[in-house]
Amino acid sequence: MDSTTPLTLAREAARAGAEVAHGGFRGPLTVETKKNELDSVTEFDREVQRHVVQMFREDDSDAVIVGEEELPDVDTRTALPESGAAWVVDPIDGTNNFVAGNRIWGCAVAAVEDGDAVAAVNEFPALGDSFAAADDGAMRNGESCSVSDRVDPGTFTINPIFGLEPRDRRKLAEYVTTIAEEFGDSRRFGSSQYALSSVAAGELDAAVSGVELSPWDTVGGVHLVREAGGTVTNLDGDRWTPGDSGIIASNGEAHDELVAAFD
Ligand SMILES: O=P(O)(O)OC[C@H]1O[C@](O)(COP(=O)(O)O)[C@@H](O)[C@@H]1O
Ligand SMILES: [Mg+2]
Repeated sequence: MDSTTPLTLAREAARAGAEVAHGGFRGPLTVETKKNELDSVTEFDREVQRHVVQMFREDDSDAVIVGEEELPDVDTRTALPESGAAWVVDPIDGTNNFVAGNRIWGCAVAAVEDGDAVAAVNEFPALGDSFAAADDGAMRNGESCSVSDRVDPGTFTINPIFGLEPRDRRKLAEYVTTIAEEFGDSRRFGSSQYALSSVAAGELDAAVSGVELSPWDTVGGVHLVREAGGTVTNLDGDRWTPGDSGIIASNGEAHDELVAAFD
């Protein structure tokens, strides 16, 4: 009998990918840019994606894989299928940090069925943190973890996730101002998956964005937050699904206040 579960395979792939990337961390890199001058890619992003895709295809030659990097000789897609099984891969989430020698970057792998995550593993090897979830709760470094129990929104630490597009910076500034005026403190990590993993582990009370984030930046982390007992919606307060043009992931204790504050 095949005992490989989506979580087992996601863990193997994320660990292997993280190890490949870690081998290049703080070493010489070839850095190119994609959509704008802040959107970096290195040979390690590509090598990790190639490696992880190969692992999935060894398990199932027909595996559907959604991945950030487009490689001419590797069959992946950039949109999440609405039905069926798929893997979602961000080979390095936090490439700008990786390039700068900052430790906040990781390899993110999620298994999806009919558009919903069923397993997720986010490995941050330079930090020594690993986050994982199937359908029975979230784990950090092999131990059960949960969202924070903080209830007073005035004391919330919130990560506004915005990313790399110059056109989004004014909205980011508005979000930072809202956090300063209506909530507690803010953090920005340069890795969407790390922000969401941090909410899942209670290290942050919420992460919010007013822009559409890519599936590889979100799907696994959203699953971790939900499995850790948190709430993830779009800006209207409806259950978040990939493609929504904004996200509010929180510990659930003041979610209505967050929905009211951000648009
Ligand atoms: O905290 P920030 O700077 O808004 O970073 C969030 C951004 O970081 C990323 O997760 C980084 O992703 P990549 O390194 O995979 O490009 C973005 O996709 C996301 O938009
Ligand atoms: Mg990436």
